[in-house]
Amino acid sequence: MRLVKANFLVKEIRNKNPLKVLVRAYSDDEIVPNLLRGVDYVRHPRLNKGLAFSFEERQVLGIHGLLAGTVKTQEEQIAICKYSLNRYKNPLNKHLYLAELLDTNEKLFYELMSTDVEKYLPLVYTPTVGLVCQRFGLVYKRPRGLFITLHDKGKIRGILRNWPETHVRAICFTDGERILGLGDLGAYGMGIPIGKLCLYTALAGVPPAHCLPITLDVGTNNQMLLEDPMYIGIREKRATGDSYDEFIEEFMEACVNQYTHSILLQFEDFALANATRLLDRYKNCYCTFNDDIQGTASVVVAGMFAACRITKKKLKDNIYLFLGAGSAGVGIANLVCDAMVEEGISMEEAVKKIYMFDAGGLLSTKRQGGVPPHATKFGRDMEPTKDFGSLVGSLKVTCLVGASTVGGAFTSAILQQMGKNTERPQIYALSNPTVKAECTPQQAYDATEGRCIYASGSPFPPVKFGGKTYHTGQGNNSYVFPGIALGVILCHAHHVPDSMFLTAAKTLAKCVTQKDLDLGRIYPHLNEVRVISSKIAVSIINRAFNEGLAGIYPKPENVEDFVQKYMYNSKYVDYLPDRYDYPCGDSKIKVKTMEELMASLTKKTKKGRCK
Ligand SMILES: NC(=O)c1ccc[n+]([C@@H]2O[C@H](COP(=O)([O-])OP(=O)(O)OC[C@H]3O[C@@H](n4cnc5c(N)ncnc54)[C@H](O)[C@@H]3O)[C@@H](O)[C@H]2O)c1
Ligand SMILES: O=C(O)C[C@H](O)C(=O)O
Ligand SMILES: [Mg+2]
Repeated sequence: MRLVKANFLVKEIRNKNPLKVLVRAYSDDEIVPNLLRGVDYVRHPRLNKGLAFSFEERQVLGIHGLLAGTVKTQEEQIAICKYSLNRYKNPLNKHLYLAELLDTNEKLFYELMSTDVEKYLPLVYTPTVGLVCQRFGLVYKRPRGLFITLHDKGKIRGILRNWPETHVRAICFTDGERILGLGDLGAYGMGIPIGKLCLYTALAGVPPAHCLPITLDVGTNNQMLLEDPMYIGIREKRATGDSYDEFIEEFMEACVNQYTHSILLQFEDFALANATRLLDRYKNCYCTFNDDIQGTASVVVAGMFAACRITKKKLKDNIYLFLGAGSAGVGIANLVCDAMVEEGISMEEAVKKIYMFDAGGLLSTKRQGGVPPHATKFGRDMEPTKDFGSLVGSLKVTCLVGASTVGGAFTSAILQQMGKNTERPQIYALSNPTVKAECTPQQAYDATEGRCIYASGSPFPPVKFGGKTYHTGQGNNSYVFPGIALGVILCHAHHVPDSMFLTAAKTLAKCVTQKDLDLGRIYPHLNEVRVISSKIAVSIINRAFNEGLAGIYPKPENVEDFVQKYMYNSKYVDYLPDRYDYPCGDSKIKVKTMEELMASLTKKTKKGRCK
């Protein structure tokens, strides 16, 4: 086609508002604002394709000349991104590159992630996200979520309205008080809900427009931040008591009232006292869950199920000792008990197989100050002790779980004792980020003559032992929360009961192959996680229907299809669709290609119908 003629026709098309046609074509995803100019397609990260806009698209959208004269495929762009990323050595710089990419070209970012989840996940999530949070004042550039401060009390609904997306289906929110194992980072905690929701899309295909990260800025007790000139939060001590509770209550209500459809509310990285209390308060009246309590429990129990295939034992055949009896520790312990009860023992017997240890020592009913209320069930009628190491031997522990935030707490003496207690000791070093892990996989393998079954919260490089290389897995809630969220969102579940987390654990455990186990991991390869998430979502939807918790009716005939159809596709959309109706005068032209459209227009113009 000659350009002069094309230009004339393109002008003709534009006069007839082709953008409306294009927007309609794209708005199947329900994510495009209604009024767009051509340049918005370049500026809006959701629409931008960079040099991948075809020449025809450039003509029709009126962006010809705004881009260099080459058209690249998405694959070619990905190769450039990989090359650029490799040039950075520091993970924080790699993260900044990826954040920039997400801010300019959303599809390219997610497509890049999908090419190697194992490689890119640690850069947008744990452990790099810990570093990002610690430096958030420095890296903060543009809004990628909402900040709602204590001073916004009474106006929270109005702030939610300011979020530009109208189809929000899930909110992940933190008050920044327990960011990973790094403590109170106040408003700097924003990196966490952003990272978690990024995983909703990358690992489970929830469209980005459906995700809203929120930081509830209620102050911070971190003196360093209060004095940090770069700090971006309110410079006040944390709100507590009624003031805090009323704020949370207003927030929860505002979220449900703002959206006509159901909304999933994911609590993330709240400190212990608020985490358990708020979950108890809201879990039966909102569609909500706490990822650190319930998501973590699900992933760890999944690992324990998979480990049973190695040990040839059942969960009930183990003795469990926890270092850390906080949100994660007690959440896991509770779900392990539920799983043991399903194996046929009573809850009382199940609880007796679990020993917990926190900063105050063994959870003993006889210790000073007693057992914290959220863990009463696990208080033992034993003499108090602060000697964790000797308990490992005296209790003949077979499964050691670390969720303590204490890096290196599993010393080689403790690990060696685990090796003496049983042939295949299980060791979970769950604390994040990397420096907080209770032990590294190499330490665990070395101390147990390579016999241990190991998982960590943060990723570690492969372990070398006895001439072999092992790839230990990541016992991180990221294996489950995206899939659970996908299922909950899709079936509009009223609640997210604990039973759903056990369901997800079983589904995840089934995805572990013999090859995974032989490689030393009790979780599937991370690059499989998108498929796993869809399986988890299917199991969650089935469970929701079985328990009468689904908010849609009737149940989709084919749940797998139902899930697949919703999942986000990071391949570029062709803005000139295969066939569309182009309004022309009082009739419509049905065309398949740009050429056809132009030919039809010329014909109609000649007949004088298209002025
Ligand atoms: N791998 C995962 O998916 C995952 C999920 C959730 C939490 N985590 C990690 O687990 C850690 C704990 O998280 P949480 O939400 O349970 O925190 P939390 O604050 O609720 O609990 C921490 C627990 O550790 C105990 N503790 C602290 N210092 C101790 C010490 N010196 N000796 C013994 N116990 C000690 C505390 O008393 C408390 O019981 C964090 O590092 C977090 O990043 C990992
Ligand atoms: O964020 C993670 O990597 C897991 C977990 O939610 C945590 O708080 O450590
Ligand atoms: Mg967390």
